[in-house]
Amino acid sequence: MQQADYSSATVFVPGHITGFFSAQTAATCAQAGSRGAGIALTDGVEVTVTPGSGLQLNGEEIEMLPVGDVCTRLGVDAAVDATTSLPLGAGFGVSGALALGTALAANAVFDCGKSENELITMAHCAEVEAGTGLGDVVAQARGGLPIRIDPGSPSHGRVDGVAARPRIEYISFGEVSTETVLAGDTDDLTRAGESALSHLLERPTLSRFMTASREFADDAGLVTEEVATAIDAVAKADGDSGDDIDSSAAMAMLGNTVFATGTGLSAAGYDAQQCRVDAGGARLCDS
Ligand SMILES: Nc1ncnc2c1ncn2[C@@H]1O[C@H](COP(=O)(O)OP(=O)(O)OP(=O)(O)O)[C@@H](O)[C@H]1O
Ligand SMILES: CC(C)(CO)[C@@H](O)C(=O)[O-]
Repeated sequence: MQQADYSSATVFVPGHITGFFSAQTAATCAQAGSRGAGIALTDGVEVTVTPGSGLQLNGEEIEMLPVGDVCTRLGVDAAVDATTSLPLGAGFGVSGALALGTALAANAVFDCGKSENELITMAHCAEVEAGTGLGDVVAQARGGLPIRIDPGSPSHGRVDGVAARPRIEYISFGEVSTETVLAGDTDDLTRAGESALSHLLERPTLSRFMTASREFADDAGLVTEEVATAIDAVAKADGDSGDDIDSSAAMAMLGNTVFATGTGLSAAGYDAQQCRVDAGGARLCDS
């Protein structure tokens, strides 16, 4: 086991909403993952690592396979203490954030000497193998509105981005288990994800991203009643408003959650959270 070098380190990891994705298998976890696109959020997870053991999220002890896996890969005994305003299991990539934050912070505390790409790969592999995510870690490491053109960790995946920085609103009606969806039949979902990606790559704009995300959720059969109602309400409020701010909404994968650009959800009468795009990606905080 590595000896501790610093007494603690803290990392900020943006939340990540996936608009659409297709599952991609491969011979190694570093090559596997998903193709798709999403948004990194200024609302994220702050992960603090000290020597010790256990994982706490907002003061409560929780179990999360990828976090333990990252510590094993690094050969460290770490206590992980994380805080977030984002809900767990609702499509904000909280599990990816915990895995990536743990990798970056533990590397500093235990002086593991790994590069950023090596640490991203460890967190990515831990997520893929646990079935809790396929593309969140790579997207959270980059920031912005990442388009994951090819799957996998940084040395394999090819990532571009939508050049936009909209204001974002979101509201969650509950959880969807990523593990359950990914363990089921993903053929329809993957077909829909491939079609959404081609559509976006033809013209990689914010409005195309939102349209492709809505079409994906419909085609993949993932839309819940609450999500459908909120998306329709945003479209109606946008049509009624007559202002220049273009708002539209889509479903966050994989959660019973809606996100909107501009003031889409609040204009439709929802008590939504507001944030912006996090352009910088996961980073160590000053000590
Ligand atoms: N109280 C809890 N509520 C929900 N999940 C929990 C809880 N405690 C531990 N978990 C674990 O957290 C993980 C949540 O993973 P999941 O991938 O669904 O969430 P997420 O990363 O926040 O969202 P997403 O991947 O959809 O963006 C699961 O492995 C689950 O077993
Ligand atoms: C599978 C997924 C939608 C879970 O959040 C995400 O990891 C992605 O986009 O690959």
